[in-house]
Amino acid sequence: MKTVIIATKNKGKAKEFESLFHSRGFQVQTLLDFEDALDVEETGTTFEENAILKAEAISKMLGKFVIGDDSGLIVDALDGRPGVYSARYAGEAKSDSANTEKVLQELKDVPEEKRTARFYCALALASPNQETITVSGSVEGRITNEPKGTNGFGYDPVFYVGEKGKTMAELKSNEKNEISHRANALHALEEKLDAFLEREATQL
Ligand SMILES: O=P(O)(O)OP(=O)(O)OP(=O)(O)OC[C@H]1O[C@@H](n2cnc3c(O)ncnc32)[C@H](O)[C@@H]1O
Ligand SMILES: [Mg+2]
Repeated sequence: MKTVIIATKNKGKAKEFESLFHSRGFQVQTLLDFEDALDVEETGTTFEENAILKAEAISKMLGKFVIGDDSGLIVDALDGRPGVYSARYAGEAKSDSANTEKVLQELKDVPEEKRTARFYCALALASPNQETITVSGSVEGRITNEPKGTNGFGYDPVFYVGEKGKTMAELKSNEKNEISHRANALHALEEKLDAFLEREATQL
């Protein structure tokens, strides 16, 4: 089976990429499989910049083509926060529950119709042999008043998906993988992936 490397240390993302790529005939490796993988500093001001930083650093380190994912939650009533700071919104400990609590706290006086939000995912595909490609995907929703559901990760328990009538964390993993920002970004990447892999093959 063909292998694709994802420059992430996030277990939730890793699981989603495994299932998203498996159905496309790829096996997935992440930084959880490489003990001495470096920690890439996410100094960019956009999701795209950070996805490129992760993909290019790990691609350089391993000498192979690598996908980086930078993603997060954009809340309209919070002027787009937590945005690129989603992972460490409540501090460097990167706690999913502390992050969600902070968002709920900041929105406590905001009425339902103004609690609109979206998940955004930028993917970068980098290789030592060619130019980096970026794509993105998003999914619209609304922030609930309290966490609901135990599937998924991150802000999933407070992200209500109108078309499903459930939070992301109440959806089964295959249901999330049909509609998520990550799935949408991967669809966009798919259109460019074959050509990218062909260029790889001719240059190796
Ligand atoms: O950088 P890597 O190693 O990939 O792992 P990370 O967790 O630090 O990932 P990001 O820098 O991209 O930060 C994204 C944060 O946004 C949130 N997030 C991203 N995708 C999500 C999803 O599908 N569901 C819920 N929360 C998500 C979650 O809190 C993540 O920690
Ligand atoms: Mg990160």
